[in-house]
Amino acid sequence: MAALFESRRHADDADQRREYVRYLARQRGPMIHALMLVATLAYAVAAIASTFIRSSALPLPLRLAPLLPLLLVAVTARRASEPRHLSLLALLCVLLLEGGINLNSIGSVHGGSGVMPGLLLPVASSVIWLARWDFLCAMALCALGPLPMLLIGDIDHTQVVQYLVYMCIAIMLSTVLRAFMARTLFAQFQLEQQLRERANTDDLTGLLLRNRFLELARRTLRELHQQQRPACLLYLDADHFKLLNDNHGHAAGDAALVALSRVLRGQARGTDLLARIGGEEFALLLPGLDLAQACRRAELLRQTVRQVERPDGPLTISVGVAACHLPHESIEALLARADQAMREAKREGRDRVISSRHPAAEQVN
Ligand SMILES: Nc1nc2c(ncn2[C@@H]2O[C@H](COP(=O)(O)OP(=O)(O)OP(=O)(O)O)[C@@H](O)[C@H]2O)c(=O)[nH]1
Repeated sequence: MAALFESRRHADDADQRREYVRYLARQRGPMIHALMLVATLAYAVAAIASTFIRSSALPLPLRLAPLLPLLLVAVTARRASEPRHLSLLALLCVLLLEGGINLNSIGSVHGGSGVMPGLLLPVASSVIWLARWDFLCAMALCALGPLPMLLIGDIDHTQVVQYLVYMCIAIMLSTVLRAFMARTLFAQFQLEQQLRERANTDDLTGLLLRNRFLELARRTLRELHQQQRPACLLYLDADHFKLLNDNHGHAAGDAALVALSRVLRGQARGTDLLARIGGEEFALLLPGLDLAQACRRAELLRQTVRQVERPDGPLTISVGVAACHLPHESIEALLARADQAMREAKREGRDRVISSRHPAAEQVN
């Protein structure tokens, strides 16, 4: 049992981490794109400016060769939404910049100073890495990138040591910046998640609220249409609820709502979508069920709910059932038809299931 809880906790953690990385990608995508454009522009300016400062063995057009791939990477990053793709593109950008820095240093009399711009990369890019693996790869690239030039170029030992010391400092700064940024962003992500959950969930019953239900149901109906599967909706309303409140107080009414939602949740399958859409009104979307199956489920629910005792007798519900006419019927229209059938059940005497098969609604029980 403990192992089961442990593995579920790990799965939840992994889900949350994945969600967090997607959140980061959404938040930072535009910044990553902007930084790539700035890096491309900075590379062009530095390469052109260096022709006036120091000699190079390579002509300017060759040294500007990384510009086109850098631009392509930046443009692709603008469209990328997958975190992994963004990370790979950012790493490619660093690789191209490192290649460019090496190109610009070939044959330079002051090769050592040519690789110095590479020291900016760890700090400048510290905020763009979405995970630990891409950060580590990036730091390794930054540290090792200019080493070929430093080792084979005409550079003295002092410059190599100076470069290594500065690079260590840059990587340490970058690590601290990233760690604090990641901590702040994770706290913000968790807070936003909590706020979103509270905004979507009913405090009393813990069920989804109307707007979130509509949003999720819309998505589910779209998927069901693609899979060519049916769907039905139950609209459930507690009977004579005002009487319960008036005669026994709102606390008794609240307790009945909690008991009712517990029964509904207990009877719902993993794929069903259950919500409290009004005071004592609930909706249950049943993916994959046709009208006959949905009516049977509704009838079973009605009977199970009856086992809950209110202070003045059994808790009863009136249920309207509607089958979705995919693909044209919206969730709002489906809800309205199920609501209409539920009202019909109220008129017929309550504590019953009515389906909205045709205008003269058909009674099931
Ligand atoms: N205790 C409690 N009562 C609520 C809550 N939300 C809505 N209600 C009450 O639910 C009652 C609904 O009353 P009506 O719409 O007249 O319906 P009803 O009395 O159930 O009558 P029928 O639906 O026709 O059977 C109202 O008295 C609302 O105040 C809630 O969260 N807690």
